[in-house]
Amino acid sequence: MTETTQVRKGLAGVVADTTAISKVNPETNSLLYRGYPVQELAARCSLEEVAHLLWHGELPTAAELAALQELERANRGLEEDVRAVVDLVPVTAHPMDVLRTAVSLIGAQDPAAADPSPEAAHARSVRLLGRIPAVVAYDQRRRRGQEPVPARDDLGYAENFLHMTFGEVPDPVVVDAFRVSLVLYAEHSFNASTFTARVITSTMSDMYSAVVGAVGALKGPLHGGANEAVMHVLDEIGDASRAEAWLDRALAERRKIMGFGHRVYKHGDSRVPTMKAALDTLVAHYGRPDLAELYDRLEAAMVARKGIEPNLDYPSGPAYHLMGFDTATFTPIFVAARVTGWTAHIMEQAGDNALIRPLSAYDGPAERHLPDGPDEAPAGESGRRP
Ligand SMILES: CC(=O)SCCNC(=O)CCNC(=O)[C@H](O)C(C)(C)COP(=O)(O)OP(=O)(O)OC[C@H]1O[C@@H](n2cnc3c(N)ncnc32)[C@H](O)[C@@H]1OP(=O)(O)O
Ligand SMILES: O=C([O-])CC(=O)C(=O)O
Repeated sequence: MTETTQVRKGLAGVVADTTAISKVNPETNSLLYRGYPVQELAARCSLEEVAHLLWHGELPTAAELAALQELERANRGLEEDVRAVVDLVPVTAHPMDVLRTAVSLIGAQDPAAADPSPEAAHARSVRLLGRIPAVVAYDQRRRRGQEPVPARDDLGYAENFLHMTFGEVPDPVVVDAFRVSLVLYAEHSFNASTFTARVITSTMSDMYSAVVGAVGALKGPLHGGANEAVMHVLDEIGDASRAEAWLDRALAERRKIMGFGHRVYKHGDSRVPTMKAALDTLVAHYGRPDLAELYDRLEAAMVARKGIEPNLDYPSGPAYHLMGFDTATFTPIFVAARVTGWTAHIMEQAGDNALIRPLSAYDGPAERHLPDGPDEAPAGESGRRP
């Protein structure tokens, strides 16, 4: 008999551990990073400040922020051999594959990769935070046949990321919308990629291995890959007038509509209003009411048909599109923000570790045995013994 009574498919509703890093509350539709509402952080803080908050539990003092900025800026360069490895990855591969490969090399090159001290773990977190945008920007530019743009250490994280990608710092409205998206993407409790990082950490593996695994988990369209998938959907629909008909057909084909639904939030994602406001400023800045109309009509139709609300990836996808990023770069941008949350969880898991190893309910064949002797049951035509 199948032992299914205890099974929680997809670990839905299972509380796997405690965390002091963030609290997702679907009842109040709120998200707190170390106690602070994410909307307040998105209104006022840089990603560097949020990184410090996630890693250390408190917002930085002016001196602590200056120290973090100095360290992060010192880590923005991309070594020749990391560039060479990125260049080896064919442009037919997804940018998330490039990033996964680059993070692996960045880890292998760190002589302190296995140092268990909290100071070394913090240094690794900053090393990743500084280098990831450099990889993402370098990769997008090489795909466009453009020369790399060196980092500027007089710019904050969000501005420098945009500068390295586009060769200029865009209008402050654009920089601010990008900053807001990074803060909103930074952390979200035990989502699939963070949980992946914690599982890897729980075996006492190293931080880089955990981040490589998390990048792989984030890539999938049911998770971070959805921001890219949203843009493909909007491109496929093309015009607001086709939104309802497109949705009816997609639902009839039982397609998952990217950017809608959430495992934890069932009445809307707490981050969406803030990101939608940022998208609205971009729509006004770039003069693209057509995109806003398509966005609104698809959302209204989805809510009317299925009662399913958008998640953060729905406004983020078109926001990154308007900023000028290639669609395949959207999920790597998510990595550049979420690496702060991942590394906070990796440090929390390592600091109070228990191997993560759930049980399974077996539903394969009942116990059976090989025949007694080699001659007793000759192999059939297939070569398989009965
Ligand atoms: C940053 C992030 O990672 S946010 C998530 C990003 N992912 C996406 O946007 C992908 C699209 N969304 C989905 O696939 C899902 O909503 C998930 C994976 C995010 C959450 O899934 P679950 O918690 O497993 O929800 P579940 O599958 O139980 O959904 C309940 C019902 O709503 C349906 N549903 C949920 N989301 C969607 C969707 N986006 N499109 C169509 N139907 C949906 C399911 O098919 C299911 O219907 P059923 O009861 O008839 O089978
Ligand atoms: O929490 C989740 O399952 C997915 C999500 O929204 C995130 O990781 O930001």
